[in-house]
Amino acid sequence: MLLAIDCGNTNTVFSIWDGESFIATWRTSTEWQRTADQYYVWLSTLMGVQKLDVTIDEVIISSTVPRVVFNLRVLSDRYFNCRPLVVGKPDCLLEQPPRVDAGTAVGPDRIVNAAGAFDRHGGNLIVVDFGTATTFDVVETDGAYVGGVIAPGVNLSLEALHNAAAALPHVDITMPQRVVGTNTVACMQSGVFWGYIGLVREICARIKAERDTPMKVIATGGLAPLFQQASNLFDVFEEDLTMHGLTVIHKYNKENT
Ligand SMILES: Nc1ncnc2c1ncn2[C@@H]1O[C@H](COP(=O)(O)OP(=O)(O)O)[C@@H](O)[C@H]1O
Ligand SMILES: CC(C)(COP(=O)(O)O)[C@@H](O)C(=O)NCCC(=O)O
Ligand SMILES: [K+]
Repeated sequence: MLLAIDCGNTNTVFSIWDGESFIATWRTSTEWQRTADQYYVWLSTLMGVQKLDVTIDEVIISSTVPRVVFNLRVLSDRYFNCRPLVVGKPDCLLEQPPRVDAGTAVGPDRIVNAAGAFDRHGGNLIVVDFGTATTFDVVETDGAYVGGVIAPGVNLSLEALHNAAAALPHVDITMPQRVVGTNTVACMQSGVFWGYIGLVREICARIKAERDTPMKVIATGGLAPLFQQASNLFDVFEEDLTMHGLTVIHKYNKENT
């Protein structure tokens, strides 16, 4: 079975794909110091808890943090006896390589999102991923990633306020009932929440105008539904989009190598 690993700057998600569906998904914080042995103890414990008796013999990795890849490679080699496919490395084939400026190392998560979204929806897409950063990935008619937008993530924006201003507390994002806050926390939540609604709407509108063609907007990342409830920003929300993209790229490599 395939183990798909999506490593973001905040969290790393592991999913087991049986060829038809994901039979398990687990999340851990991203720490580059974590060793292969630590990953394996954690994974095998969770597999035991879920009474999953499966053999993993293939691994695919997307990582926005280059340093974690070494230990994930050791994990694959030592415990699953296989060489992992690592998105963005030359030996990982892509059906449509990104069309961007020479020398640009596109985030592997964005390449994977583009592949996953194209497989489900065809071309002319904007994929919005609410991660550590909020990324907008433009997917062409042929499925290629052709550029996009990188904005500070929702939690990063709140953390930046807290870190930079002595009197501003740590705050979690929620949808404020009113725009005008009458206490510090409500003011901060309003700034980030409604500011973000404006950010997403404006960027999507400008991308559509620049490309002069109708585009479907696909959202992923745990915070997307929070914004969708306030304003109809997206056509579709797909929590498993990045994982789906990993299975699409894995399948393409199996069929073409
Ligand atoms: N459902 C959710 N509700 C609230 N916060 C969330 C949810 N999902 C993710 N987050 C937060 O959003 C941020 C980005 O998380 P994540 O999507 O895992 O980022 P990355 O892929 O960059 O590691 C983190 O601070 C995380 O705690
Ligand atoms: C923009 C990102 C930091 C987003 O990462 P994430 O929020 O998923 O952790 C990542 O895709 C990245 O490091 N990109 C490299 C630059 C680029 O994509 O152009
Ligand atoms: K992400």
